[in-house]
Amino acid sequence: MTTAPSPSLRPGGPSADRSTIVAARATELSKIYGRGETQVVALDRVSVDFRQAEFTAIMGPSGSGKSTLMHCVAGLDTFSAGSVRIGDTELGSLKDKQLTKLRRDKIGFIFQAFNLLPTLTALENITLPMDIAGRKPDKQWLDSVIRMIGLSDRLGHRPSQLSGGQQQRVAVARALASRPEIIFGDEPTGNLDSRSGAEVLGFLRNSVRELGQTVVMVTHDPVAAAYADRVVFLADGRIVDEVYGPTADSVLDRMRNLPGGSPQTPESEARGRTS
Ligand SMILES: Nc1ncnc2c1ncn2[C@@H]1O[C@H](COP(=O)(O)OP(=O)(O)OP(=O)(O)O)[C@@H](O)[C@H]1O
Repeated sequence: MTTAPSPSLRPGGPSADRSTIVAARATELSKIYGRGETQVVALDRVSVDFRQAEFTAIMGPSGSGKSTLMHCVAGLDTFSAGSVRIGDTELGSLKDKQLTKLRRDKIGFIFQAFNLLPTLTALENITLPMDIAGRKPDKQWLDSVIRMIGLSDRLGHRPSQLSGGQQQRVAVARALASRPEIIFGDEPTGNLDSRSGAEVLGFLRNSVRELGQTVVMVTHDPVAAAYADRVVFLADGRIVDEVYGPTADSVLDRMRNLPGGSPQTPESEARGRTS
C-alpha cells in the first residue's frame, strides 16, 4: 500500500475553497455492453463534475464501472446515452478526427505502465507528445513542471537508468507538459512500491496545488485516494457516495459500506491471487 500523505499537506475538507469552473462533466452517462441476456450495464445514468484545479479519486468495487467512466469521459470509449463535456466541448458531437485532436490537445493520460520510450532521454520523453504534434512547449510552464518533478539532474538519463518511481514521475511530467485541461490516471501507482507511489502521488497533488492542474485518478488503494481532494464512489455503475478531504480511514469506512464491497487492498488482491 502507498505511504500516507503527511497530514499538514492534506486538503482542507468541505469548507476549503473550490473552483466552480468545470473541467469535465458527465451528464446521465450510460454505457451498456452487449445485449439480451449477456447485457451489462457498466454505467447507469452517471452525472458527475470534475472541477478545475481539483484532484478527484474514483473508487469502487471491482466491476463497478470506474475504468469505463474514466474512458468515456476521456474520449477513449463511446457511450450509450447521456453526454460528456471537456471544457466547453461536447464529445458526442465530435467526429473521430476531432476527438483525436481533443485528446491530444486537452487531455493528459497516465497509465499503470509508464509507457516511456527506452531510447529517448527523460526530457525527450517529456516533450515527445508536443514534438509529434508540432507544438512548441511553453518554456516557463515546462520549467515549472521539471522543477517540480525534482529530476533536473536526471533529464539526460534514459528510462532504464531511472527507478520505477522516477520513470512514473517522467510520465506524469509528460502528461503535464502540454498543459492539458485535465489529466486522467488509471491506477498510476499500481506498479510502484509504497515509497515511489507516495512520490508520484505527492507530485500529482502538487501539480494541482501549485499549477492549478485538474486530475482524475482511478485507484483501488485508500491511501492513494487520501492524496485527492475528493473521492467519488461507484457501485454497480452508479455514483453512490462522495467524500471531501479524504483520509485512508474515512475512505476504507465508506468502501466497507458500499454495495458489493470491501476495497481491494494490495493484501486482499494478493490473497485473491493465491487462494
Ligand atoms: N468490453 C467489455 N465487454 C463487456 N463487458 C465489459 C467490457 N468492459 C467492461 N465490461 C463490464 O463492465 C463492468 C464495469 O467494468 P469496469 O472495467 O469499468 O469496472 P472497474 O470498476 O474499472 O473494475 P476493476 O476495478 O476490476 O478494474 C463490469 O461488469 C465489466 O465486466
